[in-house]
Amino acid sequence: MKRTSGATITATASEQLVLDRVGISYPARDAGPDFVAVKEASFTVDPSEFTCVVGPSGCGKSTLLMAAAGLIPVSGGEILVGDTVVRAPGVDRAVVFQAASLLPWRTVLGNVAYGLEIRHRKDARSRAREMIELVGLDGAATKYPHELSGGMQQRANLARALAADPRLLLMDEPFAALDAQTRELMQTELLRVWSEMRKTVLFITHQIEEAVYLGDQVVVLSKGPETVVREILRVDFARPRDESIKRTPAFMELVDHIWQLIRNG
Ligand SMILES: Nc1ncnc2c1ncn2[C@@H]1O[C@H](COP(=O)(O)OP(=O)(O)OP(=O)(O)O)[C@@H](O)[C@H]1O
Repeated sequence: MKRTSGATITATASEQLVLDRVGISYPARDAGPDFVAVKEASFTVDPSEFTCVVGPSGCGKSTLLMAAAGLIPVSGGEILVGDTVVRAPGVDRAVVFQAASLLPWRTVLGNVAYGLEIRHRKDARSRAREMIELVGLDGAATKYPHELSGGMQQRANLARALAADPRLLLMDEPFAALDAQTRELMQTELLRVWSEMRKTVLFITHQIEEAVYLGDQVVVLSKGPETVVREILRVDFARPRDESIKRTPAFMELVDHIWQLIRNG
């Protein structure tokens, strides 16, 4: 892949993510029945596509993402990355959480290179430098996490996730802790980075505007427990997108439609 700066970033092909009649229950703590968080969810994220999942608070958005990451098991149906059934975490999937989970004793460069270093990758540092440049953190490679703003920490987190060259990027409310202005900036930055790397993305958010701005597709979940998929909407706004689309009637109509779906359970 060619960068605007002229450098070349190697990126493996992204993969399709399929959730096929996925149910997820949490075991009861006492003798009672298991808690059915997700009753049945089916949708497909095509390779290199960006899918956002929205729904009422507590409906199981993070639960679905954790299952796709292989961090919790499904109790029904299956999740596939390409042809492979997800049963455990794997290097083919990278997760970015709301809280930037950087190692405080390592610099940005050290954090981004970490996952590659423990796998004895000789190119760990050079690959990390490429990713740091990609996310616009070039000037901060030698800084420690406590010296970074919230937005910079999430850039570093994204660089770290991309450094592993995953086939799938799973993002759980990555901008929720940021102020409104930084959040908008980071949305546009994420689109720029994604347009360069073209990874398959599953992005969880409770902000409908964010979902419509970022996604090729928005999956709307019903109220939990026993959550199901209420509707899957295609978002066909041309790319590259910029924030001005948020003020168009078509954008606002779609946001309003999703809002009604969520409000009506
Ligand atoms: N480890 C757990 N054990 C038992 N129940 C859980 C566990 N984790 C989540 N739940 C329950 O599963 C349901 C879905 O939770 P989840 O965090 O996936 O929802 P969410 O849509 O991401 O919520 P929010 O929008 O508030 O972040 C909730 O009712 C929650 O209480």
